[in-house]
Amino acid sequence: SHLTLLLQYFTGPAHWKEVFPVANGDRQSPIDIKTEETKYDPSLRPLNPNYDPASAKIILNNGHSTSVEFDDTVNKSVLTGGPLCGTYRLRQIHFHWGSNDEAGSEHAVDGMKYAAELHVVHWNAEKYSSFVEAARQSDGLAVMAVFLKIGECNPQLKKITDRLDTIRIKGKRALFTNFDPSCLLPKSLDYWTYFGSLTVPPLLESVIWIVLREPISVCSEQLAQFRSLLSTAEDEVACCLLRNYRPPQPLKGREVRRN
Ligand SMILES: Cc1cc(C)cc(S(N)(=O)=O)c1
Ligand SMILES: [Zn+2]
Repeated sequence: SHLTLLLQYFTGPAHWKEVFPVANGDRQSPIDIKTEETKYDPSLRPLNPNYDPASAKIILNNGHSTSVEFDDTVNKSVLTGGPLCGTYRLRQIHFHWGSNDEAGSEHAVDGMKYAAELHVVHWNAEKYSSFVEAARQSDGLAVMAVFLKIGECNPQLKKITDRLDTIRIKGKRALFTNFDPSCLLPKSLDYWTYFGSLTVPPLLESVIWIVLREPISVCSEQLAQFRSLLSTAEDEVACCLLRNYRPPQPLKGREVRRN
């Protein structure tokens, strides 16, 4: 309907500032990482992801992306080390992609965008009592970003893309367990890190970003499966989720460190 089309038009990133003024804030994400301007920091420690496959619970289509949700009621799957102080608990993973293989990642490296980007979302369970409370704190969330580069089909990613046909419609969810997201990480855990925000509304400035420097592979057919997800619910006119990445935001003097 016209209203649906109008809403879809006004829900794009360019209009978010009208509803969420923080969209013009000082620590918005994603950013374009200019590698020559990153600063080596010897105090940065190795990343230490420690996930239990039993924490995985469901896979769902929330209309903006597909995510795998984990049991974050106990410290069973956590991320420590890197730039982090304390223990961050795994909450969910999700993806961002574009309408073609030439763009789709949210972060860029020297102006270059990858075909897609995986986000592994954690919250500071040592200092805060819930994800929602942590999401309002400057050190509340830690998101590890992994670039997906067009190449060989990724057998680990296949565990997710093979299930997308069961959650095509917005709001659909399915059981999804016995999955350790470490299987989606590259060999090297070298990273860049900076202080940023959620890249989707409410764009809260509570994320310590940890962007892995080495990409993992994905093939065109797997990306096409992501694009065949619907952003619409059962009773709406079907519309494919062709792209869901926010463009890079102003750095505003922030430093990007590397280990
Ligand atoms: C939908 C969504 C939820 C959460 C917690 C985080 C993000 S992001 N893209 O900032 O990592 C997206
Ligand atoms: Zn994301």
